[in-house]
Amino acid sequence: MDSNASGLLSRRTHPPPSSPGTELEAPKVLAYYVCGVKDKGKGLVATQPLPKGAVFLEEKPLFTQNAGCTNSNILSALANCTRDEQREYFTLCNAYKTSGKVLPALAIFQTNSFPCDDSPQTAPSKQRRGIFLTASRINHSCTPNVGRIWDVEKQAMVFRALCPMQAGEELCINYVDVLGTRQERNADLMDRVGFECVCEACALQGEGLAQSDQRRGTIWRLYDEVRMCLKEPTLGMRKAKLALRLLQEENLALYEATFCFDAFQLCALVSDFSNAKAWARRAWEASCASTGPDGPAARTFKMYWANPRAHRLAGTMPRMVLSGPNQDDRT
Ligand SMILES: C[S@@+](CC[C@H](N)C(=O)[O-])C[C@H]1O[C@@H](n2cnc3c(N)ncnc32)[C@H](O)[C@@H]1O
Repeated sequence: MDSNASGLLSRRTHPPPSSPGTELEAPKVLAYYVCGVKDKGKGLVATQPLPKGAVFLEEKPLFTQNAGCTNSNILSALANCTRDEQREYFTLCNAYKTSGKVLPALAIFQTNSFPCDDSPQTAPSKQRRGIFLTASRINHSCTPNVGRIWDVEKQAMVFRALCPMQAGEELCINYVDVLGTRQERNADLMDRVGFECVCEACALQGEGLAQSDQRRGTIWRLYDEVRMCLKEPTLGMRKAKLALRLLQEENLALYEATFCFDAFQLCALVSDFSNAKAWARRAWEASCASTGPDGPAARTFKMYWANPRAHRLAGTMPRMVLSGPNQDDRT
């Protein structure tokens, strides 16, 4: 999908990197350990420094079920597991424990399962979700430092460092979208997963919190605005660059590839193919860290990096020179 009928720029969500040509390998020793984390129960913590894009965990599901499954479906799936696996399953977090509204086996499934459907087209209630005994311990952060993708070929969930990490740092994904204000993010978390976040971004107070909320609110607005700028590519480029600067200030690597791809499309539109190539490369680099070099987003960006003229909007607006990515606005 390169464009839609309304002529808006197409989007690729959740892309993200390493430098081109860098071979990333899974660390030779276990790169994480599971331990108690303040105010969050258990969590995963890095045992060693991890470079941006490093795979630190690849895990196959204990079992999978449809999103709309029942408690008895879960009990049947558990019947095929070993005693140890069953025991471990029942030690996983249950976000519905106090309300008691959901039976325990199903409540644990709902608290801990990840989507792992082979096709993005599957209807939501039929989508496969899987239980991953280790990955279920990964906590949420509104400034996630981990990207994840379901690898269809390996039938495993793959987790990568979104940014360089130090030994001792907690490894966190995002359970919900993290571009709203703290209040909006927490309303979403409470609604969907039943807890209030204690991450660093949510712990901010006063001016720091106001600035973070403002930046995330602006990025959210720019996300929609950039794609409306088909007829004003210069303005679109300014907005995409502003979004990238704000993402960097918020330490949010997760959305970098999306805005780089927008910038690519704007350049391709006006036949600025030199800058288009530079943006496609940046989008590719950014997508490698969250979804990996073999993910669909990275493959698409790499193809446009090699041939920006292949984009269906290429050259459809009067020729002009926009601008390329800056070295200093990487997240
Ligand atoms: C999938 S589990 C993650 C692992 C869990 N901490 C454990 O001990 O097994 C999700 C639960 O972890 C806790 N949690 C995860 N991220 C959190 C955060 N940022 N702030 C507060 N609690 C969090 C919540 O209790 C949530 O229901």
